[in-house]
Amino acid sequence: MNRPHALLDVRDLVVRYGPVTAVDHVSFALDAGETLALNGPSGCGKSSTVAAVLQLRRPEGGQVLFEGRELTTLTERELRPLRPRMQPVFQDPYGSLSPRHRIRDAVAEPLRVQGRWDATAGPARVAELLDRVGLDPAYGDRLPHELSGGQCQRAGIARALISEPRLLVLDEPVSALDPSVRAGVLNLLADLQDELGLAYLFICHDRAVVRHFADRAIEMRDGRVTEVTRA
Ligand SMILES: Nc1ncnc2c1ncn2[C@@H]1O[C@H](COP(=O)(O)OP(=O)(O)OP(=O)(O)O)[C@@H](O)[C@H]1O
Repeated sequence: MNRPHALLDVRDLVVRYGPVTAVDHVSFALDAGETLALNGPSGCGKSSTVAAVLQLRRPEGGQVLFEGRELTTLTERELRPLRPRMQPVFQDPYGSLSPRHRIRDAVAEPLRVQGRWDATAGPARVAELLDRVGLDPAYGDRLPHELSGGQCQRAGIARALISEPRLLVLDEPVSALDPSVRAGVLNLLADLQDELGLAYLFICHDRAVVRHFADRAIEMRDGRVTEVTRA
């Protein structure tokens, strides 16, 4: 299963919370431009897996190779320049944007935090990204609660893209949205993947969405991979 040239190569990942083994020797790999779905019942270890991939939680065992570098042995300082290249998009579109920040500031924030904000070129880049995700750049003036759930999720995607990632970790990105707007957001993600060669690690419960959207799917149960399917 090891793929030395994969964008992401997860080997024998183990995550424990005290006596609970949430992720039990999980391995998978993901190439640029590819979508891997992660599904399985609540509590099977999906969130713990992606938290360990993103190094938001250091795993108790295994390796996470991203762009050929083993992340689990890097210090926080060594990880810092790599973090922009793997970005999360969360389930709750409102929860991932600060309620008091205007959309244009929320989209710009990752670059500010990374010390890469360019006050001359930055505003035009934010407007371009808002336009690219299907939002009128005038929406940049609004606060999150002035947008619909689907619009907010599009802003969240723009915020993830501003760091120029190679990998997006999508945690149920459409399940909190009205069914009528889900397809639009999924189509946007598919177009962005074609255009930018992004890889997606995609937590999803909806089998129809997995079949339509993912190249491969892994099914987890009790912290283990029980099935790998090619969609
Ligand atoms: N912070 C924590 N402390 C203790 N146990 C935890 C913690 N987070 C998760 N767990 C446990 O680890 C296991 C895996 O949880 P995890 O959230 O990764 O599963 P999941 O598949 O993402 O579930 P869901 O679909 O409900 O989000 C569960 O048994 C859960 O109770």
